[in-house]
Amino acid sequence: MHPILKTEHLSHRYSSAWAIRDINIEIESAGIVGLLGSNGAGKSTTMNIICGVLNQTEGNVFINGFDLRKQPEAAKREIGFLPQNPPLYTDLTIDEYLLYCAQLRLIPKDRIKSAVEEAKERCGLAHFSSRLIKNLSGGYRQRVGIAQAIIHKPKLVVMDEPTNGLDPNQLIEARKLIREIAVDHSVLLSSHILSEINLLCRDIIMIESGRMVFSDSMDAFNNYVQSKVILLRMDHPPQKSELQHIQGVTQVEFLSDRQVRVYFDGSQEDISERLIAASVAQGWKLKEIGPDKGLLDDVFKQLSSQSLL
Ligand SMILES: Nc1ncnc2c1ncn2[C@@H]1O[C@H](COP(=O)(O)OP(=O)(O)OP(=O)(O)O)[C@@H](O)[C@H]1O
Repeated sequence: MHPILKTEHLSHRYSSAWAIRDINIEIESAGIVGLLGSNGAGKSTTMNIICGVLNQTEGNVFINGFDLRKQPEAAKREIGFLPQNPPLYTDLTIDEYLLYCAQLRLIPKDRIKSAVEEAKERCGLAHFSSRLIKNLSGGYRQRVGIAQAIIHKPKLVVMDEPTNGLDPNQLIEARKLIREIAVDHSVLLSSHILSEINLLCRDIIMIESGRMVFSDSMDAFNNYVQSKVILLRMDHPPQKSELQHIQGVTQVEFLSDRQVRVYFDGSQEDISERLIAASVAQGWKLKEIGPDKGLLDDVFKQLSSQSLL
């Protein structure tokens, strides 16, 4: 059995600067894999290459065992793509548009009608068949984008920031639909919002400045992030240097007069005990102590400086 997606040492240079460097991804089963990165980290570049929209400078992409460069037709049959700006023809009705997409996807003539019906059904569009796309809300346009990505039943569905710009109700609906799609497809989904990836994904790949800095399960990511940062609130905080001298503390950051973020090595239990003991002994008047998942930027900084791969 081949992995559904495998990238080997994928690198891309637009002009002189490298946008991504040595990206190695392997997806073996259905479910949602999140690609997390700040703006400009290289998410779209990676996804465009995987979907055959952009030719990589170096490295290989295999889709279900097919080399995307050497066997593009076979490889692309197994890919569905929802780009950041879905290519919707807004003067067409949903039916006309999906029919066109089915033809582009080379679905045999006698199966086109059922493919369009099934895609509409799965995406909750069955009642809007003859509605012009330009008259749909943002949430429904997104559904049409997803319908075109699954119409040919690809093994891999790639979605570039699919929940970006949706209102809260549309967000809930879009997440539900993506979860349903992921029951029998592998979904690779990008976002610059950690909580979004956390909510939706089984696995997470994090890229920063074009390099992979983390790749593991969402649980492993949460454990890692949670266990390395602790937040303290005190009425009489000590000097920074005093905290820095506590065994296991690697970095201290004052967020305000009374709130301190402490980075540490070792177990959270041990460091908590030491901090509480020091607070009692030194009279810091500790009001709050607990894990701090940190802002996304902090997580990026933390992971970028010590890649876990
Ligand atoms: N067509 C292009 N020509 C030159 N540089 C580009 C081009 N497209 C992207 N870049 C650069 O490559 C890097 C990666 O961009 P990319 O769009 O892949 O990042 P991203 O993580 O998807 O960001 P965003 O969320 O903002 O879309 C950035 O530094 C960007 O400026």
